[in-house]
Amino acid sequence: MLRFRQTVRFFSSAEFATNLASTSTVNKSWQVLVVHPKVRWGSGSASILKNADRQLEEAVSLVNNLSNMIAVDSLIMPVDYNTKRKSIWATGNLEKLVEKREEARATALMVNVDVLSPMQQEELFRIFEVPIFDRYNIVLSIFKEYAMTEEARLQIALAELPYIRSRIQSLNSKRLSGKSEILHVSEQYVEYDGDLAENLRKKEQELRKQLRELKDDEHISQDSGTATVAVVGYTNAGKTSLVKKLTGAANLDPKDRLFATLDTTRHFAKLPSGRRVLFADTIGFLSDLPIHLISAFEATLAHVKFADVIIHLRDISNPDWKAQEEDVINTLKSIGVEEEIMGKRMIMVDNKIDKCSFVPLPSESFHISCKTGNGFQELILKIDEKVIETTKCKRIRIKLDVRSPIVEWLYRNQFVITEPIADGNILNFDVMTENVKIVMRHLPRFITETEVLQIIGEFPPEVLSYYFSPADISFEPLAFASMYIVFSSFCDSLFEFEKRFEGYIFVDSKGIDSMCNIEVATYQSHAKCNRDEMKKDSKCGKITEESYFKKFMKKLEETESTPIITLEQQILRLGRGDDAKTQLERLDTPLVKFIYNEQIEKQQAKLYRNIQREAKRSTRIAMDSAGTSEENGRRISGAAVIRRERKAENIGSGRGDEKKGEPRIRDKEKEKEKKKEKKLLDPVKLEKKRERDAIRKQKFLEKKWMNDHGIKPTPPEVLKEAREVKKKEYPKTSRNYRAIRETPKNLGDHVGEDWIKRLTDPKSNLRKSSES
Ligand SMILES: Nc1nc2c(ncn2[C@@H]2O[C@H](COP(=O)(O)OP(=O)(O)OP(=O)(O)O)[C@@H](O)[C@H]2O)c(=O)[nH]1
Ligand SMILES: [Mg+2]
Repeated sequence: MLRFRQTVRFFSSAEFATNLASTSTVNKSWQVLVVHPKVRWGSGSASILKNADRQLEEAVSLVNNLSNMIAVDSLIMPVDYNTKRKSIWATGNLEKLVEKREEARATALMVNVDVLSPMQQEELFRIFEVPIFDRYNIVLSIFKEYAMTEEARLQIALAELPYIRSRIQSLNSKRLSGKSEILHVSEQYVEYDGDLAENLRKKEQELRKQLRELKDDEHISQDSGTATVAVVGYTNAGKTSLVKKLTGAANLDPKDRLFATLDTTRHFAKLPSGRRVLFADTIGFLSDLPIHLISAFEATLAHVKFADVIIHLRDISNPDWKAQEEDVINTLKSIGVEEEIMGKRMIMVDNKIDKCSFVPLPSESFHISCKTGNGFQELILKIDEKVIETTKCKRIRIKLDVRSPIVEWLYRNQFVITEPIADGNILNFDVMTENVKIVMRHLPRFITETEVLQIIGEFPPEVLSYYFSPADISFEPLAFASMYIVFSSFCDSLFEFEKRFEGYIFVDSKGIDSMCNIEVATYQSHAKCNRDEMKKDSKCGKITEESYFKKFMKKLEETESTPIITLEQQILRLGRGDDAKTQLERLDTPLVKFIYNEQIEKQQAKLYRNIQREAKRSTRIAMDSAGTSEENGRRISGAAVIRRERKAENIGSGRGDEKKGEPRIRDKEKEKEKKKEKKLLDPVKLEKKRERDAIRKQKFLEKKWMNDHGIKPTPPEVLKEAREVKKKEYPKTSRNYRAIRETPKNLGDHVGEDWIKRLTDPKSNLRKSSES
């Protein structure tokens, strides 16, 4: 015990650094001791469905998956309550583990927990003197080693970012600076000089953008009408084997390895109904992994989220299959697949029944073996049935004219399931389809829905819904209205409808005519709900319940005794040729005035809050900058520093320093601020400010108007010249200046009564200057 304690406590910093130099995880081979910390009791203990031996086995196969790692030994080491402790185990168990490591000559340790904290990594490194790995490190390394496509590589880079982000603080700490290998953070991030957090944010943005671009390309090549079936499950359950067996894809290569598939691949297959579907083979799930590691595979998992059918494959030969099922369901939930969707679209399939020593009980799930092919017939029929159920597709026979554009569309979207039988100019097709949306294009721009409906008359019974889209006039001269009609199938009435209105000339109320053409809509998806039943705006017709309105009504009732404007006054006003301002004023209703005043009050309160916040901030900054001072190793408070500075400047921080009658600088500042606040709160000043803004706006609009009408403003040179001429005519002598500015030719014309008032006012400047 004593020997061990010494090892732990006196591991010198020099030795520490030497060991670190050899911890680089890149291009090195490791002999790994795998330890599974089995939580014995408490809330952190493992699910009863999970067996510690098999969890250890899984960890060993994860390690052995990597080309530069080999598990030299493995053991289960119990721990109480949870694995959150700094050194995970207590001293006794740690001592046993150190001995085991030395015995096995292991050069690395893998602790079978989801992710170790930087503090745990540092502490365990100090104790074991070898690099410490967790599940996250191992799985990420597997991803990096086996990713084949660009998409997978981008997703892996994205998955790594949250891990680095959670270690920024530790990387910046003095204790760990230069020892980044302990944290398994690559050099490029450690050596980064600037703001690492900002850099990571930009990197994430960049990666997401690249992924989006890749996804867009993929969408272009995707067939819009094809149903997809995604195969999900725990890693190594046999997903790739199942897809290979169902589709016969030669390029799929099932391997007895965890995370053999990292890139989603999709493969076509024809179901017994004739419908062609895409089977997507996906990345496997694993227990005890940080969720960001899997959720970064967003693009891959999108195939699962939007699949029409999900096959959940379980390896029934694995004794832990129940726990694995739980992990898969939890992961699906965390990536956004709702329980309801799982209930409707999921088929449970148990694989590897050939390996089972027991006969699986009959249940809702399908029992298959990808090796022997057992149970495939039933499974295929079930998939077919489920696809038809979720996509609401039907097999129908339709007749089409050879020249109809729909023929090409049906082929392009792979709706045709049998070759057509020709009957003269008519082709008989068997198609798999759901509802068909057609569009009546090129309707005249001013035509209304009622007018179109009047012309069409009664819809055939196969029409499920319709939607009118009025013309967007901004597209002139190509502004056309259109009408979308959803038929339940490619029925005779659809073709009759097409025959009747293809080339029909519609005329709107303004006499504009346009020839309509009928097409199958490019996007076949349509609103599942009836537009009339759609949720109305909750605010509609509720003005009387609004608190604003109630407040206003109350105020209005209070002032009702004094009518705001009588009818006679109104008539009088109307008769008078008022100027624009008065006319505008007349537009004010009591409600408008009320709202206007409320707004002014709100603005003033906001301004007041801003000023207060600003004042507080500036004092805090001053205090902070002063607060860093130290004197003889003793910290001095910010306030103390300010007091001292004042004293030094002889401003007078204490009462004794103040000069009599002279206010302190702080008081002056306060007064200044108060004045500023008052100014901003003064409604008269606010009004003036608004006027100034209005004048500025007016000038701007005038300028814009001149620009729009091609009128050029007077060039600055001409203005300058005019100013020069004026200067010459009226040189700026004191006499002239006064004469121009203050002596009107006709007294009343220029300044009116004001002038007389100012002349007679004893305080007036004018009088003073004339006296002088
Ligand atoms: N005995 C037996 N082995 C099977 C069966 N299905 C698949 N396997 C084997 O199980 C191993 C894993 O198969 P994969 O199809 O690669 O499994 P996966 O789910 O795609 O695995 P990951 O892509 O790694 O998640 C392979 O060695 C297969 O040969 C089966 O029904 N019986
Ligand atoms: Mg696979």
